[in-house]
Amino acid sequence: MDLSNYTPTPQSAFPPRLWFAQKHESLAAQVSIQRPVDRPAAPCVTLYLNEGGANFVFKFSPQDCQDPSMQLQGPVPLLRIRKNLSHVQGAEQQLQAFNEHFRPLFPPQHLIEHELVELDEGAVPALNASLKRYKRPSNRSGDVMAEDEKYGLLVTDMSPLPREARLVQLKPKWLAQSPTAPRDAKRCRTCALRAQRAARGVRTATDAQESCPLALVSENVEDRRQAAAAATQDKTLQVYIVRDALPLFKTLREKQQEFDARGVLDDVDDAATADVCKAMTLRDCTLFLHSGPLGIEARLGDLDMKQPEKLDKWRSVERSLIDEGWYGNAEPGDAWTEEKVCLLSRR
Ligand SMILES: O=P(O)(O)O[C@@H]1[C@@H](OP(=O)(O)O)[C@H](OP(=O)(O)O)[C@H](O)[C@H](OP(=O)(O)O)[C@H]1OP(=O)(O)O
Ligand SMILES: Nc1ncnc2c1ncn2[C@@H]1O[C@H](COP(=O)(O)OP(=O)(O)OP(=O)(O)O)[C@@H](O)[C@H]1O
Repeated sequence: MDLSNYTPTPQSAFPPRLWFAQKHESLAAQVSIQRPVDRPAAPCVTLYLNEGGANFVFKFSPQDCQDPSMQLQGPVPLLRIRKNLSHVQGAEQQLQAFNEHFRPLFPPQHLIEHELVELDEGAVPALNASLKRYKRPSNRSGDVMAEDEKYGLLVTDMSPLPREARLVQLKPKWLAQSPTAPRDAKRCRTCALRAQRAARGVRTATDAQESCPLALVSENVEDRRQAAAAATQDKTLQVYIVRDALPLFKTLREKQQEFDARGVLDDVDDAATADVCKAMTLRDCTLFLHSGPLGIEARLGDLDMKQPEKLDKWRSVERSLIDEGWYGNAEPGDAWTEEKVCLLSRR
């Protein structure tokens, strides 16, 4: 198809077609509504893939084109753009914190790759306009991107190919007990919080897995098998979680402990707070897993640095888990249920 006379469609067009210019020598990657004049760029239909509490994720679908200067090279990344919410950091800060604190901790093949991309005027308004056409989570349907957002991030696309098993997303959560939990605890931090929330009728996606994170790193293979079965029905991925992902989970556990050896109950100085933020980020990241033509790919993502403003929340969660007896499975009588999931109650 000859697209050399391609002209952009108006902002209201659905789905929006944008020009994606990959990083090229000294030029940063760029997404624009007009075809760039200084570099090759591919016209791409840009589709909403999903969103979380902090970011939107879009998928580029390159348009068939014979002109080599209008084709993309290599795997096509996803486009991640922050929501216009005050607590969400900009792409430049997200990337800087990721490069400085998290990239050095893990082998590159186990990380979602991140690269800055410039967003030209017009690109975000077109994407915002397109959001109206999608079915979105009702609690997030008011969220949008800032129309003048200058940067986004390009991230490794972990979506499965058509006819492949579904993408598995697993939050490993707290792989070691909280440093300030009682010594004779019957629940780990993740299981204690799940039990507390259940008593209030609240159930997050992680809670719904009904799995104990300690089992993922247990020396007992049967514990790891149960944890893997709670994460996915895919047998190949289960084997991967039980055996191959173990070193990655162990590194994650080691770093969670290293950055937060004392817990959050005592007053901590700025340096210790910064480390707690790193530990909490590593306790809330996501492992993306899928089996593709080259085997299983497993990459950690969602390593967005937590902010010190959350320290009071973490402190009050810890206080209540201790004081109300959730760690000891000694919660108030009317809320009491026998803990059966946590590894600490099974040993
Ligand atoms: O409090 P937790 O351990 O349940 O973790 C929260 C997550 O809950 P979940 O993993 O689903 O149980 C929670 O995930 P969901 O929004 O429930 O998907 C968030 O990731 C939250 O972090 P933030 O407030 O968005 O920075 C997470 O909060 P923090 O890790 O910052 O405490
Ligand atoms: N690299 C990826 N490959 C495939 N799908 C992805 C990728 N990154 C994100 N997604 C999809 O987009 C969703 C939202 O992305 P993401 O978790 O980055 O948003 P967030 O706002 O940072 O999340 P949170 O609510 O945890 O802060 C994910 O749950 C996942 O379904």
